[in-house]
This record gives sequence, structure tokens and C-alpha cells, in this order.
Amino acid sequence: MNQTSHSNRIQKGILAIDQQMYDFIENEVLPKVGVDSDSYWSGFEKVVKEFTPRNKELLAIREKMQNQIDQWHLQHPTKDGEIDYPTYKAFLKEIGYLLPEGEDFKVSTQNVDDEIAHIAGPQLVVPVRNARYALNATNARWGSLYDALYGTDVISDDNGQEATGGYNPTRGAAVVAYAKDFLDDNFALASGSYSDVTGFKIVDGNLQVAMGESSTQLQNPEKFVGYVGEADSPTGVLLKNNNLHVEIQIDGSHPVGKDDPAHIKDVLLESAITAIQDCEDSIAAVDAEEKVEVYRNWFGLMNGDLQETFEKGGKTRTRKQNPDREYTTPDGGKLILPGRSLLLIRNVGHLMQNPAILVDLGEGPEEIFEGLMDGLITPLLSLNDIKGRNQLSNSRTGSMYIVKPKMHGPDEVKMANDLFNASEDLLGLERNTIKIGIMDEERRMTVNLKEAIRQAKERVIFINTGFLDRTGDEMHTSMNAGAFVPKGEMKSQAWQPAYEQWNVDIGLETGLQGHAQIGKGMWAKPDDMKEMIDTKAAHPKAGANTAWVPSPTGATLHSMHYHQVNVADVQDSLKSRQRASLDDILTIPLAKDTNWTEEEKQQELENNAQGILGYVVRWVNQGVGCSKVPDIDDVGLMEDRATLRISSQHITNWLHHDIVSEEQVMNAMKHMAKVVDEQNADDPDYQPMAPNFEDSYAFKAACDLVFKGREQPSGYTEPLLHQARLDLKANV
Ligand SMILES: CC(=O)SCCNC(=O)CCNC(=O)[C@H](O)C(C)(C)COP(=O)(O)OP(=O)(O)OC[C@H]1O[C@@H](n2cnc3c(N)ncnc32)[C@H](O)[C@@H]1OP(=O)(O)O
Ligand SMILES: O=CC(=O)O
Ligand SMILES: [Mg+2]
Repeated sequence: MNQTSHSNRIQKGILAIDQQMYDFIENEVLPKVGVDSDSYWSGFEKVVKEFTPRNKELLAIREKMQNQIDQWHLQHPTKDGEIDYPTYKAFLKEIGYLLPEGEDFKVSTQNVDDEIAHIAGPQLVVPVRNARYALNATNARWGSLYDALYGTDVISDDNGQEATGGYNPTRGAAVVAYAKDFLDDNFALASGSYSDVTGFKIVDGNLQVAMGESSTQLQNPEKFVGYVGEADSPTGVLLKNNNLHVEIQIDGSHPVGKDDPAHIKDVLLESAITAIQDCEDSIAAVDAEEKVEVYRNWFGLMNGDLQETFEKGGKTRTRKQNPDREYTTPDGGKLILPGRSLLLIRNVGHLMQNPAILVDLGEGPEEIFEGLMDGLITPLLSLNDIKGRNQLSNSRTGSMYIVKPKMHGPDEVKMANDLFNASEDLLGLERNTIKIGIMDEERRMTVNLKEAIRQAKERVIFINTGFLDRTGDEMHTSMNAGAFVPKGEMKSQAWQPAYEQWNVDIGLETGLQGHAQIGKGMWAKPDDMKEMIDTKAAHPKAGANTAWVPSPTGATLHSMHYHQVNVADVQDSLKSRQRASLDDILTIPLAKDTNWTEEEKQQELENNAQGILGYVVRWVNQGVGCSKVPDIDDVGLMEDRATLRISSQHITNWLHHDIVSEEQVMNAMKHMAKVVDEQNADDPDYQPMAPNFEDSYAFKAACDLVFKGREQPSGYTEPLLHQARLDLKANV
């Protein structure tokens, strides 16, 4: 990733800043946040000078350890799928991969918004380069349960309930019945069911629920916390359970409300409590032009004035950030609830570089470490929010939340922490204004998690199991140990549940409760919401107070799980259990038996190839960093850089251990490229890969990811993806 761009550049000391990036910061940002240009750029330069060698050193340590591990496996060949674990563990300690644990401690992060510290609920992730989606995610704090049910497979297509072109009243009735069951389960009436309710009234501060001639109330009257409209004919009834709000919306003139005995037109759920605006796994931003788009969107969100106009359903719409919501409390007071998700931003990790700024430390210009650029620019963009100078605020505690991905252990967390110190100093912010969310998504991070948290114990606001990257790192780290189980079996191997449990155990041990989230990973089947409803309650039940969803609809549906499960109680009950087994975490997911049939091998290969190509072609050619790509069984899967890392490393592993041949892999890639071309035939902007494969940057990048997979740092996909897109942009 050392290609330099030939754009115009502004020289500021050792920095050569791309004109587009410079103009954006200089003309759009600095005047609006009231920061002086000279002091900003000279401070920026000083930090880059200090941190660049340190960043390089940390990457060199990663490479050295990987080489040592590769060598160890060559010298200690796996026999019958088994390795000598005691010797292996001793070796990991010797090379500093597995560090000793220090004494117990508790985190002490202050000024954390309730959405992180006290409210358990879904976390939505969104590619921040896409303003339309980014705004939608911000507004996904509240979602329509009726829409989420009607539009997904949670309601089956059977018995005349299929989603037709127009409104299907039979399906609508099933939606209403489902939503009323949800209310019965979580806001039970003293007698009867919501399906029998004919109206709501507030009398003397109490919710009175009519059922024809008789009336009832909530079994737990304190769950009624507010209303909209007049007390004797409210248009909204606000309920609260496990810290989450639900609004029953009433409108007798609405097409749905008019046929409902209580005129209920919808049930609105507090949904994406927090949302991560992502600069990382889910986006493509390879140069100044694309990075500015990313930064501009975040800047708009932090100023509260981001807008996007687009066509939908034949209409032009303008999307903005929603205002807060206003209710009357039972005793007649005023209650304001946030209308928007609390936003975090995921910066990039320590590996990536970007030509938006070149740095000359005396050895010629090189691309800036993008994590340094993000760490210095994203807080600048957040200043108006931190200082409460915007209309639609994000943090009410004056904090800024950065999620830091792909770090390998405590030293790398220390660098992020020191970078945030430096960024705070540059911007005159109080220490620990910038909070950190630590992704637990690399193997060396997992095994040293407690020490990693210690390095940021005053600013940590989450630890999250990014199990997708983590699976990729599992494979790359132990590439030489042998052939892995098929991709679909990775989750059922010993390391995976142990890693998930260990993350919760360490989070509870280090006192995250009340300060920070213990988070779980992404639901990666965006269209399979029924399956999500049936299974993702496992996350809160495992003690996680948040878990990732790919869409606002996913957030609304997943939020129901946090009504069922009180996560604080679960966490309390888990505090005394024994920690998960480190030995299980270190158990490599090797196949015991590699005698797969040719058909099984081909199926595995083609499935991986389809995912790789379907994702890479849109990434490289169109700059789309997250896509829904059908797998071999035609299930649409969320694909991002982390899932790409898994699929590419898996083929690399099977190639390396001669499970499949180079020729077989190349044939599968070509065959699946044609399939992917057909899948995209309706997209007018799509550039096919077949039949001129050698002319396609995307096809070449996809093949390199597989055939050069062993040389890619930690098996990451970014270097090859970035280079391919930069090459393409340079040649069009
Ligand atoms: C390993 C990891 O790091 S996981 C984290 C990274 N992954 C993510 O962030 C996943 C984010 N999700 C997405 O990008 C998308 O949902 C995809 C790519 C999976 C599917 O996208 P699409 O095929 O466009 O979805 P689909 O057509 O079903 O829905 C589009 C609608 O949903 C909305 N939408 C979809 N995903 C999101 C989202 N994450 N946030 C906000 N809105 C979203 C869009 O705004 C659009 O609605 P609109 O027309 O009103 O604007
Ligand atoms: O970032 C998330 C992951 O699973 O990787
Ligand atoms: Mg990740």
C-alpha cells in the first residue's frame, strides 16, 4: 500500500496533504469548529512524526510473531489433526504472544452516556460513506414493529399471508396478532389481552385500558411512563421495560388503525440504542476523495445537519436526523426521549495506509497510517458535539466514542490510548473525552484481553467479539498447522464458544458493568429475520448488553430480545462462574479427517469463491464496501472485509495443504465469476469479470487474495483491495 497518488498536494512540514483533503479540513471544518489552522496542522504533524515509527514497530512485531508461529508449526508437524499443546503454549509464552496477567483491576470510565452504560439493546452498524444509510441508522433509534414484521420472513407466507404487491390484510392481521402477543408478554394487563383492548385513557396519572364496557390496567402500572396527545384520547402510550421504551400509536383515521378495535396503528420500539458509523470493515475509501466523503458525513452527523436527497418509490425524498421525542409524563410533566441512536465511529485499525496524506520521515514520502489520520481528524469533526454547540446532539455527556478494530493485544491498545491522548491535547479536550471501544477480533487480543483493557481502563466503553475477523485471524495464525474444517463448521469448534465466553468473563471481571458494553457480533443473514428472532436471544442470555445487527429492521426485531432478557440480572448471575478455558481458545480448528469427497471439496470451494467474487467486484469497481451476496444455497449473506478474510484464507489454507489444487481453484474462480456476473446482470453500472478475466482488476484482486493469501499481513484483505481500486481509478 505504498502507491503515491499524483494529486496536487499542500505541504505542511513533513506532511503532503492531498488538495481535496486539505480544502475540506481548511474550508469546511476548521472555521466551523473554531480551531486555528496553523496550530492544528503543526500539532498534527508532530503527532504523526511521533507515532509513525511506533506504528511500524507494532506491525513488525505482528510479522515477527507470525513468522515464529509459522516456523514452529513446520518444526512440530501436526499428527492426526493433533498438536502438542503444552509445548505450543510454552512457546507462545516464550515469544510474548501469550502474556502474563497482572493483578486484578476495575475500569473507571466516566461520562458515559446511558445508551452505553445502562441500556441493553441492539447496536446497528452502517457504512458511513453512504449518507442515506448513515442517516437511516442514526434515525433507527425507533422502529415500527408492524413494518419490521410485515416486511420480513418473521411472518410466514403460508395461509394466505404472503407479501403481495399491495397490502395483504391477512398478513396484516398476523402482524397485529404478533405485536399484541409481544405486548402481552412484556406489558401484561391485569386481566385479558391486548387483542381485546378497545381503547386507552389516562385517568389520575394511571393508564386505563378499556375492553368494551369493562376496563383494566397494567399488571405492573409503573411500566406506563408517558403519553402523547390528550389524557382522555391519547395518540401515543409510552411503556418501559428493562430500560427500553415502546410506544403504542393510536389513530382511528389510519388505514391500519381504523380497523383495529383500539385504533392501534403501530407499535414503535426503541431499537438501535447505539449505532456504529463504520470507516472500516464495511466501507471502501482508498484515497482523499473517498475519505473526504466519509469524514464529511460524520461531520454532518456531529453538527446535526447532514441531509441526503434521493429517489425512492418514484418520489424524491430528503432524509435528515430526526428530532428528539416529546411525551407527557403520567403526572403531567414533560419527558424528552432521544430521537436518534447514540453514535460511535469505527476508525480503521493500525495496518491501513492511505494516500490522502503523504508523510516524509527522511526516507521519502509514504502514505500516512490511516488510523493516525482517523484518530486526529474524527475527533476534530466531533468538536461541536463534544462542546454541545449543535442543535441535535449526540453525546449528552460530552464524550466521543471511537471503536478501534483489529488490534493485536495490549501494546497496540496502548498506542491507540496514547494517540487519543495526543488528539485530546491537540484539540484542547479534557483527558479521556475520547472513549474507546475495543474490538476483540484478533487471536492475540483475545488471549491477552484483560491486559489490553488495562491499557485503556479509563476510556474503554466496550469490548466486542468481532467473530468474523476473529475467525479469519484464527486461520491465518495457524495456517501451517494443517487443513481447517469447512467454513460452516468453524463456529462449532472448541475455540469459538470459549472465546465468546471468555470475552464476557473478562468484561465482568474488569468491572465493565455500568461503564461499558460487552458486545456480541453481527447477524450476517440480513434477510433471514425469523432465524434471527429464533436464535439471537442467545446474545443477551450470554451476558452481552449489546449485539450487532445489519439493518434498522434487524434492530427493531432484535430489540424484542432485550425485553425478554434482563441483561443486568444475567451479568450478575455470571460473575461468579469459572472463566472460560484458555486451552480451548488455543485449540486450533483443524480437520481430524480430510477425506472429503470431490463433491464436498468443490462445494466448499465454490461457496467461498462466490462470496469472494460477489463482494470484491462491487468493492473494487464501484467502491461498495458491504454487500448482500447470495451463497451457494442462494441465502443472501452480508459480506464485508472480515467475511472476505475468512473465505480467502480458507481457500488459501486448503491450497497450502493440497486439499485442492491451483488449477481447481482457478477453474472455480472463473466459473463463479460468470455466476456472479449473471447475478449482477440487472445493475447498469456493473462491469462483468468474464470472459476477459485478465482485464478485470476485481477478478485479479480476488485471485490474489487467495493465491497470495499466506503473504497478506494477518490475512487482511485491505492491502490488495485498496491497490486494486487505486489502480482502477488511476486507469479510468
Ligand atoms: C464484520 C463486521 O464488521 S460487521 C459490520 C459491518 N457490516 C455492516 O455494517 C453491515 C451494514 N449493512 C449493510 O450495509 C446492508 O444492510 C447490506 C449491504 C447488508 C444490505 O444492503 P441492501 O442490499 O442495500 O439492503 P436492502 O435493499 O435490503 O435494504 C435497503 C434499505 O435498508 C436500509 N439499510 C440497510 N442496511 C442499513 C444499515 N446498516 N443502516 C441503516 N440503514 C440500512 C437502507 O437505508 C435502505 O433503506 P432506504 O431505501 O429507506 O434508504
Ligand atoms: O468487525 C466485526 C467482525 O466480526 O469482524
Ligand atoms: Mg472486524
